[in-house]
Amino acid sequence: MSNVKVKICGLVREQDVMVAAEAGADVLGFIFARSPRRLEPAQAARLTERVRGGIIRVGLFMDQDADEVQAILDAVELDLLQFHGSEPNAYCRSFGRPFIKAISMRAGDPGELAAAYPDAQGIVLDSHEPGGAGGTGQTFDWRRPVRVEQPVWLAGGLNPDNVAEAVQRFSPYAVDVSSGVEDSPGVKNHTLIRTFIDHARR
Ligand SMILES: O=C(O)c1ccccc1NCC(=O)[C@H](O)[C@H](O)COP(=O)(O)O
Repeated sequence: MSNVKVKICGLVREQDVMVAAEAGADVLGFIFARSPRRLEPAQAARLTERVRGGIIRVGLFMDQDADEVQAILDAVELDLLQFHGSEPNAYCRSFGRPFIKAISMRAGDPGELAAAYPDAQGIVLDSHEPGGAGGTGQTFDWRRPVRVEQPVWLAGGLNPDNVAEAVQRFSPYAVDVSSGVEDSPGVKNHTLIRTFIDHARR
């Protein structure tokens, strides 16, 4: 059994939140960036209240005004922030909350990119184009060497069929999935969620 953490990202429906929690997800992701999975703060507040205690609730932002992020933090219970754009370390830490930072595996050397975020609790390795959104469902080239100091959150195109291999290759701190457990953007498939978590830990 692996003790890898599992993050299910892009949750918008209460039934999906509850199934992910019951199936043993460690981290749930709520998107406030421009996305088909974007939540309004009031909707997110209702969802995050349903899973208090134990589970980490992450708010995902991408190149947004600090005032907008702060207003969401004032309205929604969030335990961790995820920044998905070109936000510098100083901006990410300015909210006084723990954060993780996504870097694009298409943007350059991951070790160098990650070194610019000394305050990040983790680095999300994702497949998006630099400057583009996430949730692509695409894997990056897993043969690329990855030397990152912070705990690695592996993302990008993971699904129940490839997650066990990904865990074996990278020994990540966490695996992060969105479209690989969906029927359509924002509509999670409960069987895929359960199978993903089972296969990640096997
Ligand atoms: O998912 C989105 O729509 C999105 C939009 C803007 C910024 C980030 C976004 N998603 C990030 C993620 O959900 C995670 O990185 C994800 O686990 C990777 O996505 P996927 O390849 O679909 O599993």
